[in-house]
Amino acid sequence: MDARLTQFTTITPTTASARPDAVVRLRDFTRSFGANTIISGLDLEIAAGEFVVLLGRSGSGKTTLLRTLAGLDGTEEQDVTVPASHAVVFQDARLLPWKKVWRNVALGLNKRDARAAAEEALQEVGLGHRLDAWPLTLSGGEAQRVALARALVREPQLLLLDEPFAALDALTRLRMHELVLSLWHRHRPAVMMVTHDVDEAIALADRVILLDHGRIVAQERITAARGSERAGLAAGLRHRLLEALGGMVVENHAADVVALHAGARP
Ligand SMILES: Nc1ncnc2c1ncn2[C@@H]1O[C@H](COP(=O)(O)OP(=O)(O)OP(=O)(O)O)[C@@H](O)[C@H]1O
Repeated sequence: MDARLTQFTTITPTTASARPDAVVRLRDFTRSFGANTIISGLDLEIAAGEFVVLLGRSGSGKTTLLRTLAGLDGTEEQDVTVPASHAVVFQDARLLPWKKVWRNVALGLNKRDARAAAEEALQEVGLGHRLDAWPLTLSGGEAQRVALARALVREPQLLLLDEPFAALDALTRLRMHELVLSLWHRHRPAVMMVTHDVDEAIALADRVILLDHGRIVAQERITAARGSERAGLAAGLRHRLLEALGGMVVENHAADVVALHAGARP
């Protein structure tokens, strides 16, 4: 592949401009639990069909943000726009074990042809042969395929993925990346995916957002071909993201050590 096709652009959070095609828009968004402010003054836009990956160390507020976009968390009286049609895939597939696979996918579909729609979605994720299986007989990767089918059968404008492949082995994870990309190309929802995996972010994203203490501290836009070549050419970006993530850890670790020493002093 021609290396010139791959470009990474660092966007400073303050210079990110308003997008007329945004389907998600948060302005000065804040979320607290009691006295604990998790997200503060966050501005975010996601364009129609854009694939955004959210990276950040544990506790930085990624899931809180995703839950906000899913309408599962408090957005009362705040400037938050999200599309009415959205779907979430979590790390655990959250299938109902007492319903067959196709019924899990068809759940809540208000259609006479719900079974046909579920069948089509399951075929898309390579599980057309497991329509009548019980969820407990599926592997982790198969269960996540069903969760993806259940999300996509609703043709959401926004697909939210919360570490959907974290529990899968490396090879299955790579296959899931291919599947997600092919589904995304076909259906073109805006995607926001949370992950801890820098390589996964680079493999999938149009834009990587780095969150720390509920603030966007870095963004990288990727204009590139997809597939393994992209990851191979991404060494510089990988380094920058790891450095940013590592920097946060070192910074906070140093603060913890100082606090510990301060506490230990007489
Ligand atoms: N319902 C809640 N009540 C109180 N505190 C909460 C609640 N949900 C999240 N938090 C706190 O908010 C902070 C951010 O949590 P969040 O789950 O968003 O982080 P995260 O970046 O997704 O972490 P991880 O990568 O470990 O999943 C944490 O300190 C967490 O304890």
